[in-house]
Parts: sequence; C-alpha cells; structure tokens
Amino acid sequence: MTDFDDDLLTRAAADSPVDQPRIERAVREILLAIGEDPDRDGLRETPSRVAKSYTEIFAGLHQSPSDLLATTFDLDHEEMVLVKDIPFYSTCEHHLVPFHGSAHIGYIPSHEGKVTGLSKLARLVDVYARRPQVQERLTTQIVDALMTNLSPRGAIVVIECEHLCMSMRGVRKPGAKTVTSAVRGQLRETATRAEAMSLILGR
Ligand SMILES: Nc1nc2c(ncn2[C@@H]2O[C@H](COP(=O)(O)OP(=O)(O)OP(=O)(O)O)[C@@H](O)[C@H]2O)c(=O)[nH]1
Ligand SMILES: [Zn+2]
Repeated sequence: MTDFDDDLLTRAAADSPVDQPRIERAVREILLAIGEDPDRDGLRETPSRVAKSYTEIFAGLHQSPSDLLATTFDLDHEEMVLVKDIPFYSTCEHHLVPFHGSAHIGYIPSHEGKVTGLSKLARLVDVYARRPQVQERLTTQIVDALMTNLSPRGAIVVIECEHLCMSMRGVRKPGAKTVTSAVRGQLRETATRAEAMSLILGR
C-alpha cells in the first residue's frame, strides 16, 4: 500500500462514526476464542478488513432516509409507480450473517403528483438493509419512509429473502424463501393491492 492510500484510508476512518479500532480488537478476540491464531499470515490483516467491511455493511445506521427522499419532482403522475426486483444484502440481527434477496416497491403518488427519482427507491432499500435487521422491520421501515416523505396515496413493499442463518447453520434449509409485505393507504384496497401484487409477481 502506498503512503497516499494509507492517508486516504486514515482520513476515511476518521470521518466515519464507526469505531473501527474497537471492531478490530473484538474480531481479534473472536479469532482467539474459536481457537485460531490471529497472528498467522492469513489472519493478520483480518481484524482491519472486517472493521472496514462492517463500516460498509452497517453504513445505513448513519444515513437518513429523509435526506434521500428530499429530491422530488411534480410529474403530475397519479398512477402507480413500481420498481421491482431490487437486489440487496442485509445482516440478520440475531446471528450477524447475511440475508439477501429482492425488494419490490410501489406507490401511488399524492394528488399533486409528487414523485421521487427511481434510483432513490433502490437507495432507500440500502439505507435500511445496511443495518442489523430483521426482514419484517426492513419491510415496514421502507414503506413508512415512503409514506412520511412522499405523502403518497398508497404504498406497498414486498421483500423476498433467503436467510443464511437458516441455510448454512441452525435448521439448514437452503433455498427456503421468506416473503414479507407491508401495505399502506389506498393500496390496502383489494383491487389496487391485487394489481400491485400481479405486477410484482408477474415475472
Ligand atoms: N421473524 C424473523 N425471524 C428471524 C429473522 N432472521 C432470523 N430469524 C430467526 O430468529 C430466530 C432466533 O431464534 P433463537 O432460538 O433465539 O436462536 P437460535 O438458537 O440460533 O435459533 P435457530 O436459528 O433455530 O438455530 C430463528 O428462528 C431465526 O430463524 C427475521 O428476519 N425475522
Ligand atoms: Zn439469523
């Protein structure tokens, strides 16, 4: 690594609200506790790699969904907007292993036609996914952020995931999918909800 890279990393770590040295100490402890030698060649840099990786994986704890959804456009579009198959990775708060899958987000804009940029919907998923999470809370946090910030007439979030805590350990059922949904406002009405679900599931 060059001095320049080192300097950049030091400044990035200093700007981060995450206590990276503390993560490094904890990871070293875990390695010792499982019976590994944290000073062997392959593991020497692991505590600092994990600290950097956790800073990225949990960056959503320090990001605000309201800032993200602050940019809106008056497009006069009063019909449903749906972005589906948004891939994401999150971390199970019970076991600190990944769960991952797809999020589908739909909303019916307010009467003024207030809409947000499409990419902001995908970014919103990451703000909440990059935290220690459970799938149910991830689902409701996304839908509630939409309701609070865009005041749409309705919103729906459907999330389909595989939880590695159910695949690689524990009950060991790889491939099992968990589907959660949260629906607000006009999208709770049977016909509108059915239209949204058929758009989401019609692959
Ligand atoms: N509802 C919900 N449960 C989750 C989620 N992620 C993991 N879990 C579950 O959290 C539960 C934790 O159960 P515990 O009995 O406390 O922990 P455990 O002994 O590790 O459980 P097993 O995974 O069954 O081995 C497990 O049933 C997991 O499948 C999630 O996003 N939502
Ligand atoms: Zn888990």
